[in-house]
Amino acid sequence: MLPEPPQGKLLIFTAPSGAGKTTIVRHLLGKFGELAFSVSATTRPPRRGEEHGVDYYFLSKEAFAREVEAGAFVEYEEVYPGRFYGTLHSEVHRIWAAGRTVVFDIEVKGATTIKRHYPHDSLAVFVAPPTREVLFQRLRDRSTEDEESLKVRIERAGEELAYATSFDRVLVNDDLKTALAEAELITRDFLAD
Ligand SMILES: Nc1ncnc2c1ncn2[C@@H]1O[C@H](COP(=O)(O)OP(=O)(O)OP(=O)(O)O)[C@@H](O)[C@H]1O
Ligand SMILES: Nc1nc2c(ncn2[C@@H]2O[C@H](COP(=O)(O)O)[C@@H](O)[C@H]2O)c(=O)[nH]1
Repeated sequence: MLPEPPQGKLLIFTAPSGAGKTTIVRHLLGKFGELAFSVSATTRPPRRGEEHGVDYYFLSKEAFAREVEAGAFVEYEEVYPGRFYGTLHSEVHRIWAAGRTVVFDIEVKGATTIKRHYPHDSLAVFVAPPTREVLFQRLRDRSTEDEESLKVRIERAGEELAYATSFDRVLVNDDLKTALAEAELITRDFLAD
C-alpha cells in the first residue's frame, strides 16, 4: 500500500436506509466544490442509472473478497445478507491528495468505524427521518427494492434508528428544503473550522 498523504477532513453522513442521506450528500456535492464523494465498493448489482466508479465500484463477491484480503478497506460491512459494502483506503487518499474533503454516505456501523479510525478533523452527521412510518414510506416510494429486499431494509432501518445519538450531530430530514439548508450550514461551519 502507498503511504498515506497528510490527513484532510472527513464529513460523514449516516442514517437508516431511506432517511435521505444520498439526497443530502448529492445536494452538498453540487454546492461545495471542496467536497468529493468517497465512492464505495459493493457487491450489490447497480440500480438503473447507476455507474461504475461514480455511484459505486460494483464488484463480484470474489473481487470484493480479494480486496478484503489485500487490506484495501478502511472498513467494510455485510450490510444485507450477501451484500457487502466498503470504504477503500485508495478513495480517501485520492481525495486528500487532491486537497479536498472526503464525504461519505454510509450505514451506521461503517460510520462508527471511520470515526474511530479518523477521530480528528471528522464530523459524523446522523440523518434522522421525522418518524419510522415516514421512513418506511419513503423506502417504498423510492421503488428500488423488490418485496424481499424492502422487508430486510425496513427491519434493519428500525434497528439503525437507535444509533441516532451515537454521532456528532443529528439532522432531521422532514421538510427537504429545511434539511438541505441545515446541511449546508453544518458543512459551511465544518469546512471553515
Ligand atoms: N425530506 C424528504 N421528503 C420527502 N422525500 C424525501 C426526503 N428526503 C429524501 N426523500 C426521498 O426518499 C427516498 C430515500 O432517500 P435517499 O435515497 O436519499 O435515502 P438514503 O438514506 O440514501 O437511502 P439508502 O441508504 O437506501 O441509499 C428517495 O426517494 C428520496 O427522493
Ligand atoms: N459500511 C458501509 N456502508 C455503506 C458503504 N457505502 C454505502 N453504504 C451503505 O449501505 C446501505 C445500502 O446502500 P444502497 O446504495 O444499496 O441503498 C446504505 O445505508 C449506504 O449508506 C460503505 O462503503 N460502507
